Amino acid sequence: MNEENDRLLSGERHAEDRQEGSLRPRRLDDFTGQKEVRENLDVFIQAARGREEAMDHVLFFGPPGLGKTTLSQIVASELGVGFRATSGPVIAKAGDLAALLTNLQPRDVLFIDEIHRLNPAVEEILYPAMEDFQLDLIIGEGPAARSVRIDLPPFTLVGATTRSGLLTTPLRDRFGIPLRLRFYEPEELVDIVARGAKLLNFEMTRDGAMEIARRSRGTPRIAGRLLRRVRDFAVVAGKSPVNAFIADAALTRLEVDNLGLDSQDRRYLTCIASNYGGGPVGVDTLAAALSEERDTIEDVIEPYLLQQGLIQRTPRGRMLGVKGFTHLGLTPPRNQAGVPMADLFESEALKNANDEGDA
Ligand SMILES: Nc1ncnc2c1ncn2[C@@H]1O[C@H](COP(=O)(O)OP(=O)(O)OP(=O)(O)O)[C@@H](O)[C@H]1O
Ligand SMILES: [Mg+2]
Repeated sequence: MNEENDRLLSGERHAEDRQEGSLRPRRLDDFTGQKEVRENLDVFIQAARGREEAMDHVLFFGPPGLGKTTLSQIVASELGVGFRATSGPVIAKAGDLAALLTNLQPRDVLFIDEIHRLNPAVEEILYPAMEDFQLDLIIGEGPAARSVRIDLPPFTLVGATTRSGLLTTPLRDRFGIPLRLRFYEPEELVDIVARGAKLLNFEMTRDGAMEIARRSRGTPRIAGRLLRRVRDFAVVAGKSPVNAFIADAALTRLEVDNLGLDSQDRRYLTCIASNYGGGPVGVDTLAAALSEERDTIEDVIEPYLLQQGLIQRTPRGRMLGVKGFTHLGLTPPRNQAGVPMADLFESEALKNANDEGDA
């Protein structure tokens, strides 16, 4: 993992997030936010429990740190079944998957994280397993090779991915319950922060929690991380309870601005503003200019900036929105009629948002 991925405000998991297990909600009722997803899951869980059948396969997709793994564990515990976890890149051979599948108890949950990174040969095995609970394996090699069919216990596959756009269509179509996770509202994050403070045993006022919530990029993992940093700051400064003033001082020292952007985000925005006149500029050009991986830009930096309307995605590339210019303290360039250029692209961007939103 490169250094950039370790930045304070990326939704991706870091070494320092080891402690986050203690903040993980265990039941659907303790899980804050994602109302639609929760309501859907609740219905499917109740139904599967009532029929005493394996629940249909679930796909969770959305940016890192929004609760995909957490919800997968909750699904298993609410169903009252076993939970086995693995991840796409770990399953190297068809035999590895076969071993996992044949060891499941009836109705168990098999969780495959990063399911977009499955090896194609393994993926082929998964299709009949998901559809008919059958394994078709080739045993032996050359002329002696023969195929065997093994019946599997009915199970629930729960897949998670940050890139549903990279999933093959046959795989995606086999998930009966696709669920998209969205960024959280500050009003939801504030409850998550307050709950975290309680679990970490320290006093925090509501406005202190709100200060962290507003600056967490709609992401519980980041909220948890900022909470621990603010706590350390408060402990060293001998301040309790932690109020908005103390939280703000800590976050400002960590260079997290009032929208929750850090220096890497500001560098990205500034690059579009000053080097490309606000865009449009292609993502590969941007990646080269910033010396970043394209994946980091698309998975880590852009989703939140898009959601905040700081940038727009158009067929011709990325554009800085009016809000993006304002946030940098710049005046958006205008056309001869005095309309901000960024506005002219907005409808175009909206038209495309629906097509690209999944990626
Ligand atoms: N709704 C929530 N309420 C409280 N805490 C949450 C919620 N969602 C996530 N968290 C916390 O955020 C952290 C990250 O969640 P999780 O690991 O489930 O994210 P993820 O979507 O699987 O991320 P990744 O894409 O990196 O695998 C965990 O510590 C979890 O406890
Ligand atoms: Mg996860």
